[in-house]
Amino acid sequence: MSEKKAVIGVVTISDRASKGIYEDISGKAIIDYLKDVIITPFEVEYRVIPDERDLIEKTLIELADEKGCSLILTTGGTGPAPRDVTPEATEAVCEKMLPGFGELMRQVSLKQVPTAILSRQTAGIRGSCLIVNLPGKPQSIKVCLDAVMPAIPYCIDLIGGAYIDTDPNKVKAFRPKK
Ligand SMILES: Nc1ncnc2c1ncn2[C@@H]1O[C@H](COP(=O)(O)OP(=O)(O)OP(=O)(O)O)[C@@H](O)[C@H]1O
Ligand SMILES: Nc1nc2c(c(=O)[nH]1)N[C@H]1C(S)=C(S)[C@@H](COP(=O)(O)O)O[C@H]1N2
Repeated sequence: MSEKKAVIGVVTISDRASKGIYEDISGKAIIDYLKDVIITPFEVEYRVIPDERDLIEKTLIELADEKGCSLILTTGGTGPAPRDVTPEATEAVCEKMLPGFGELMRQVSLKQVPTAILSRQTAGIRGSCLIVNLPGKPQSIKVCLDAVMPAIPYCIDLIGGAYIDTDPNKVKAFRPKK
């Protein structure tokens, strides 16, 4: 078990939020969610950037390799529009993809909106960092995180990241018995 304090990246990918045209509600919803459910010490590295593939890749690499993030949660840029390139940038910087994350998040999101299938959100591993894409809509954050969070601490254990635990009354982190 790793003793290091977790660093978690939160990256909002939105042309308009990055220009200040609207407030970044989704990134803040992710940070509030993390503060609510994670009971082990962690710090957040927060970025708000436009839908530019090179910049997304650079930001993910900086957060994973230089800031030592064990987890990066992105929001936005997962849809079918021409400027939606978050999944491509994620795949480009990851060594391994974990398609089950996107499959599960789309499944739970379908209970909220029929357009859930328009999100190409995915997840992957870069070194000892797990990167997970969330849609841009503020209302998607909790439904998606509630679905995948139980598997995230064990995934981070497996890739050698920091130890993370959750409040079992809010999210029960599942670690299979050895
Ligand atoms: N980070 C955010 N904070 C608050 N609202 C958001 C955020 N991201 C998206 N939204 C809301 O969801 C809607 C659809 O989001 P989407 O990501 O498709 O935006 P977009 O059309 O790609 O434009 P942009 O990249 O400028 O956010 C937006 O119009 C906005 O109302
Ligand atoms: N839970 C949830 N998932 C959702 C949505 C939502 O409102 N709630 N919006 C969908 C819509 S309308 C789109 S276009 C895609 C992609 O959104 P993005 O480009 O902002 O990432 O996410 C989808 N997934």
